[in-house]
Order: sequence, then C-alpha cells, then structure tokens
Amino acid sequence: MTERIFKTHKSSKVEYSFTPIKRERLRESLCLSSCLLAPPLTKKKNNMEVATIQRFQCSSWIDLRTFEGKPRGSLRYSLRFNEDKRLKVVSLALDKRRDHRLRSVSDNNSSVLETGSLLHSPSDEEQILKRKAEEVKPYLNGRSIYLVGMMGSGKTTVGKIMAGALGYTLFDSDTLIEQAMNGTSVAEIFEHFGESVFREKETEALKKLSLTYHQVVVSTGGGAVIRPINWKYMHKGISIWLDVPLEVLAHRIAAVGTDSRPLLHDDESEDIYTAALNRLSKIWDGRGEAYNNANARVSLENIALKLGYKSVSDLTPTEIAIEAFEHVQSYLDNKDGIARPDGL
Ligand SMILES: Nc1ncnc2c1ncn2[C@@H]1O[C@H](COP(=O)(O)OP(=O)(O)O)[C@@H](O)[C@H]1O
Ligand SMILES: O=C(O)C1=C[C@@H](OP(=O)(O)O)[C@@H](O)[C@H](O)C1
Repeated sequence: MTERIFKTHKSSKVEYSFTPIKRERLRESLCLSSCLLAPPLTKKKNNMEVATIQRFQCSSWIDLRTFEGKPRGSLRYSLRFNEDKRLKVVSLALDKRRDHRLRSVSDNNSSVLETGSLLHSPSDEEQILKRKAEEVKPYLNGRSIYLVGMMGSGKTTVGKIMAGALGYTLFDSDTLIEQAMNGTSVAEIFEHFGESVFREKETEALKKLSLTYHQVVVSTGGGAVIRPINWKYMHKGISIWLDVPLEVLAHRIAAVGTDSRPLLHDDESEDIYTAALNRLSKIWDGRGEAYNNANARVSLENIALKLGYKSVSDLTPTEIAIEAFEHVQSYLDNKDGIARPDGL
C-alpha cells in the first residue's frame, strides 16, 4: 500500500508514491527543503521514479554520524551536524536524485524528456548555487569567508565559485604573499628565504585581509592553520574547512605536479602519487588537529555519501560550494540566532 505525497515548490508539483513505513520521514524532509529551485513542471510518477526514490531513501536515512568518525580528520568532528541540518542536506540530495532520475527517464520517455530537459540545462546547478548564495548573504551580514584545508583541497577552486555567487572578491593568500615579495613565487620564497619567512608573510597577508576587507572570500594556504595568530584574523570572518581525504588530494596533486607546492617536492624515486600521499600524511600528522578551529567543516566524504555518489571524485566544485553555503548558514543560524529573513 502506498501513499502519495506532494512536494510543491513555487511553480511545480512533483508526485511520489511511498510505502507507509517511509512516508513520515519523507514528509519531514520535504517540509524542510530550504534552498532549491524547483523544476517548472508537473510530472507523473512512474516505476523508475519510485524505484530510484526508494533507493535514495535507503541510503540517505543512514545515521550520518556513523560516518563522521571514519576518515582522517573525522575523529575531530564535533557532531555539529544536527538533525535539522541533516534533513536540509537530505532534501538537497532528494532534488539531486530527482534530477538524476529524470535524466535517466528522459533517455526512454519522450514526454518526460520534454519536461525533464528543462531541469537539465547546464545552468541548473548554477541556479541552485545562486539561490543558496542569496539566502546566505543576510546571515553573513558582510562578513568574509576564509577557506582552510590541506593543499589541493579545492580552496581556490571552490572559493572562486563561492565568491562569484555572492558577488564577493576572491583573494588567494599565496598570491598576496607573492605580490608582497615582488613577484617571487611561493616555491622560490621557500627555497631562498625558508619556510619561516613565508609564514611571517602569510600572517601579514591574513592580518591585512581581515582588517582591511569585508565581503571577500579568502583562499588561504594549507598551512595557515598552524599559527594561532592567524586564527585571530580568520575569526573576524567565517572559516570553513574543506576536509578532503588525503588519497584524493594526492591524486589531484599528482595530476598537476608539485611545482607550486614546495612542501611536496620530493627527491625520491617513488611515483608522484605515492610521494605526494606520503608527504601529505606527514604534514597531516603535524597539523590535522588545527583544522578543527574552523567554524564549520565541509567533509567531501559526507557530501558524497548524502548524494549517493560512489566516489568523492564525482562531486563537482559547485556542489561543494553549495554545501559550504549550507554550513555557513547553519553555523551562523546557531551562533547569531538571527531571524530568518522573510521568504526563506
Ligand atoms: N571538486 C574537485 N574535483 C576535481 N578536482 C578538483 C576539485 N577541486 C579542486 N580540484 C583540482 O585540484 C587541484 C587543486 O585545487 P585548488 O583549488 O588549487 O586547491 P587549493 O587551493 O586548496 O590548494 C586543481 O587542479 C583543481 O582543478
Ligand atoms: O600546506 C602548506 O603549508 C602550504 C600550502 C600552499 O598553499 P595551497 O594549500 O593553496 O596549496 C602554500 O601556501 C605553501 O606551499 C604551503
């Protein structure tokens, strides 16, 4: 026996069928849907849709806290991810799954293709991002965002997307340091002046950024977290830790090389992936704890799990940016307790 549940966005109504066992939880998650653009269509349910949604439900209702303790960095997780936040992300996953479902349905069903194609223009993700950014802005209230994370975690890539969506300027602290050193590259600073000079310059850059600018996104260097003084500056804004498994970082770095990342330079004969992974592991041992000082943690493993992806590598930078906005909003919601602006 099934019961129909209607999810109504501004201009759409989507009808699903569910067994009674699941329906209360689903109703709850749909009510909490907070941020997503609705597809402009009315769509009939079909078997494939139901099957996909049920698969989604099975994976998404796992207690995510079970997974928070899994990978590197997770021991430090402080269960900030309360039930309310979890449900919001589940609703994100639900809409994503709906998109994926329609994409596969559209391969076989011309009537759905016509309507479904509206959902799958390349701008879908962009629209969701934009909507989320607009939602987060009042919470930020002019504060800047500092992205922290290990080398290659995507601070610059994701930061650029977040800044673009917010209409903020992106600053890369490594670039500021290079400019302050008359164009000397990070690798050259390490080679000619040593790491301590680089760290001094890094602190100066963060100080200047935090005291001079508002409404900026800052992509910090991976080691910015190790000096307590840097946190004093970064805490003038909102800090977000992009937590990415070391293996994924090593793959990314192997793909682009280590030229710009002197701490990963390696003289040994191992392949670049293994060398990068070994180096990253040692660096992590020395500073992993420090990332916990961030106001929020965006774990790529958790996002992939929630969205039902097999691999962290399936996540797009935009999906990560959307999740980062969710975390900013949740953090500020709890911290400031500001009233939600009308209409959100
Ligand atoms: N979500 C992602 N998926 C795949 N590759 C990514 C992703 N985010 C970043 N990258 C790639 O990883 C590398 C490092 O990213 P970058 O943004 O420079 O990291 P960081 O600024 O943290 O050092 C770049 O080559 C970038 O294109
Ligand atoms: O982790 C680190 O100590 C460093 C990370 C680098 O920045 P990215 O995180 O942008 O690679 C850069 O600041 C420098 O090579 C040191």
